Amino acid sequence: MEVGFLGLGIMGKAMAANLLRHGFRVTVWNRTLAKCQELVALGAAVGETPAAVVAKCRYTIAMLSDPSAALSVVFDKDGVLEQIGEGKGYVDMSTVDAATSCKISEAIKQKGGAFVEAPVSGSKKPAEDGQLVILAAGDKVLYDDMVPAFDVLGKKSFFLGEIGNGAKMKLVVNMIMGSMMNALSEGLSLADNSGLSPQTLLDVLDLGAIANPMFKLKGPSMLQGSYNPAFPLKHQQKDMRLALALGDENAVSMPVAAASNEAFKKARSLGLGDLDFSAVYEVLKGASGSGKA
Ligand SMILES: NC(=O)C1=CN([C@@H]2O[C@H](COP(=O)(O)OP(=O)(O)OC[C@H]3O[C@@H](n4cnc5c(N)ncnc54)[C@H](OP(=O)(O)O)[C@@H]3O)[C@@H](O)[C@H]2O)C=CC1
Ligand SMILES: O=CCCC(=O)O
Repeated sequence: MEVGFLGLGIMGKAMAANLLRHGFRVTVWNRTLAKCQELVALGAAVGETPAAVVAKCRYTIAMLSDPSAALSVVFDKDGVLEQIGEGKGYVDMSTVDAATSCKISEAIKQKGGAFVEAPVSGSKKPAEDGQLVILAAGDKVLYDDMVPAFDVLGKKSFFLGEIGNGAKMKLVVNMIMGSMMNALSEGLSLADNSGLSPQTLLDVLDLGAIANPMFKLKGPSMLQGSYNPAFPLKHQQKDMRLALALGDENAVSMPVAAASNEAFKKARSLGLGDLDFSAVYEVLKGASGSGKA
């Protein structure tokens, strides 16, 4: 199967490499074109523009940073829309809001093409290992055509119906994840500042009802102050912001998510946006007193 792949950041690079490893023919494009070379070394071809990739490939996948990037790659000059049409499919796996997805879907359908949104749960390592969870919605025929690729990229795919449902599900999941990361950070800080060992707290958490892979993976590196980015904090804050907007639209009160968003915003303002999202711990550590009053 031949696919185009637009966006070779942390996730896109791992996903495109995985497709190549499994025998897919892949034509890649990235805004910073030099980043394509690593994939060329693995057997990829390069398209000079998103339009060139879509012209060449029946199916094109995108994995881009945010709504503005997702829209730019479709609607701007040399974008996807210039070459999409009858018989071609576009699959956007970026995390965006439902309105962005709907706008892209409408434009592609108007040109005769098919569109699926398919954001993913799972980070850099699951992307490398083909263990993502795919949250797809939109054109069911295109979804079915993409199953061989989804089977390589993920351990499970959900088809959630109409466009927007994939985006919304992804935002709900990441809203929960961001709030959990804040709770863990506050807990580590509270343990530390009240004379307990944060490492012992991690050991206790891991044996009880709230044990989870995220605490287990991120906890030890947080205690070392090591935030090599798997999921950049700026993207987590974007997801909190979009999830809160979804809450606004639906009159859902989300005070926990709102407080967590403030912590991620603060972290961004301190220049931590390109670090892993667990770097929010630095903000919550900083917020605690240096001792008892
Ligand atoms: N990292 C993770 O753990 C996960 C991330 N996600 C989501 O996947 C998406 C990608 O994440 P990730 O790979 O981590 O992000 P990165 O920041 O590593 O990569 C972002 C990609 O988007 C491209 N890009 C940014 N702005 C534009 C633009 N205006 N026009 C064209 N291309 C642009 C970048 O190009 P360039 O190289 O030129 O900067 C790069 O290829 C995001 O939506 C994120 O929320 C989902 C699940 C997990
Ligand atoms: O959007 C990023 C999600 C990261 C994860 O699921 O571990």
